[in-house]
Amino acid sequence: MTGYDVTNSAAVIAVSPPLIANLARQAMIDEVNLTPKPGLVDRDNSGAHRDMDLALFMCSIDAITPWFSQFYQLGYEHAWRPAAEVLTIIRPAGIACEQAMFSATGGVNTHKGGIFSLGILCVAAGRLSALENALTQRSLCRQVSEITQGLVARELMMRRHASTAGERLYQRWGLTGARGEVESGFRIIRQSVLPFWQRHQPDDRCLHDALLRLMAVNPDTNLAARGGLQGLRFVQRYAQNLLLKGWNRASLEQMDRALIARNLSPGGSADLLAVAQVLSALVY
Ligand SMILES: CC(C)(COP(=O)(O)OP(=O)(O)OC[C@H]1O[C@@H](n2cnc3c(N)ncnc32)[C@H](O[C@H]2O[C@H](COP(=O)(O)OP(=O)(O)OP(=O)(O)O)[C@@H](O)[C@H]2O)[C@@H]1O)[C@@H](O)C(=O)NCCC(=O)NCCS
Ligand SMILES: Nc1ncnc2[nH]cnc12
Repeated sequence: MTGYDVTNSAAVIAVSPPLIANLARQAMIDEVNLTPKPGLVDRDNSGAHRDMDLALFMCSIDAITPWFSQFYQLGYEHAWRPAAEVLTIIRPAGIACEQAMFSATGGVNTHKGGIFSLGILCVAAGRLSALENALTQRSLCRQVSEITQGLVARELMMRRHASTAGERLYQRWGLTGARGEVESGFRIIRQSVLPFWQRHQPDDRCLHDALLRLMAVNPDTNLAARGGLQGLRFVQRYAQNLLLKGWNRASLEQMDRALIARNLSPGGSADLLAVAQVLSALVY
C-alpha cells in the first residue's frame, strides 16, 4: 500500500478482516453484479459510462477492500479520542485508498463515494467495538454521524472555491451529496430503505426494490452533475412511479435504456445500496 504505509504501525494487528469489512466487500460485489441496474454498470452493460465496465469494478473492489480492515483498525485505535477528531485522523488513509482505486482503474473514478461511505462505516464499527458497544444499525449510524458532525458546514458551506463536482453542486444548488448523507447518519437508508428491506424476497428483488427506493429520494450529485436538477428529478420521478405502479425486469431494462439515452448514472444511490446491504445484516 503506497502513500500510507500501515505495516509500520505498531497498533496494526494481523487479524482476519473484521465482520464489517467482509460485509462491505460482499455488498460492493453484490451491488455491481445486480442486473439490470438503470444507468449503472452491471453484468449486461456499462450503463451511462464509457470508461468503466464490470471487470474494472472488480479490480477496483479488490484494490479498495483491504483498506476496510485498516479503517476499522483506525477507528479501534483512536476510540479514546473525541468523535470530532477522528475524520482528520482517518482522511489520509481514505485518500490513500482512493489512490489505490485510481491505480487499479487507470485513473477512473469507480468508487470515490463508496470509499467514503463504507470507509466511515468501518471506522465507526472499529470505534464501537473498542468502546464495547453493540454493533447495531442504530449505534453504527449514530457513530457515523458523530464522527462527521459539521462536515457539510466545514467543507461545503464555508468553502469559497469549489474544486470537486460535489463542491460545485453545493454552491450551485445546495446539494450536500455524500457528505450530507454521511453526516445525517445515512438518514435516507434508515428512513426510506431499511424499514422495507424484503428479507423474504429473493436477493435480487430485495436489492432492486432498495435501489429504486434510493433513486426515488436520493439527491444524487452524480445525476445532477450529468443532467442538472432536471436529470435528477427525472430519475427520482421515474423510480417513484415504478414503486407506485409495480415493476419487473422488463421495466427496469426500459428505465436503463431511458437513463443511458440521457447520460444519467445514479452512482450515489449505487454506493448507498452497498451501505444499506451492510446495515441490513445488523439488528436494528
Ligand atoms: C468526501 C468526498 C468523498 C466528497 O467528494 P466530492 O466533493 O466529489 O463530493 P460528492 O459528489 O458529494 O461525492 C462524491 C461521490 O459520492 C457519491 N455520491 C453522490 N451523491 C451521493 C449521495 N447523495 N449520497 C451518497 N453518495 C453520493 C458518488 O460516488 C459514486 O459515483 C462515482 C461514479 O460516477 P461517475 O458519474 O462516473 O463519477 P465521475 O467519474 O466523477 O463522473 P464522470 O467523469 O464519469 O462524468 C463514484 O465515485 C461512485 O462512488 C459521488 O461521485 C471526498 O472529498 C473525500 O474526502 N474523499 C477522501 C476519502 C475519505 O475522506 N475517506 C474517509 C473514510 S475512510
Ligand atoms: N454499478 C455502478 N455503476 C456506476 N457507478 C457506480 N458507483 C458505484 N457502483 C456503480
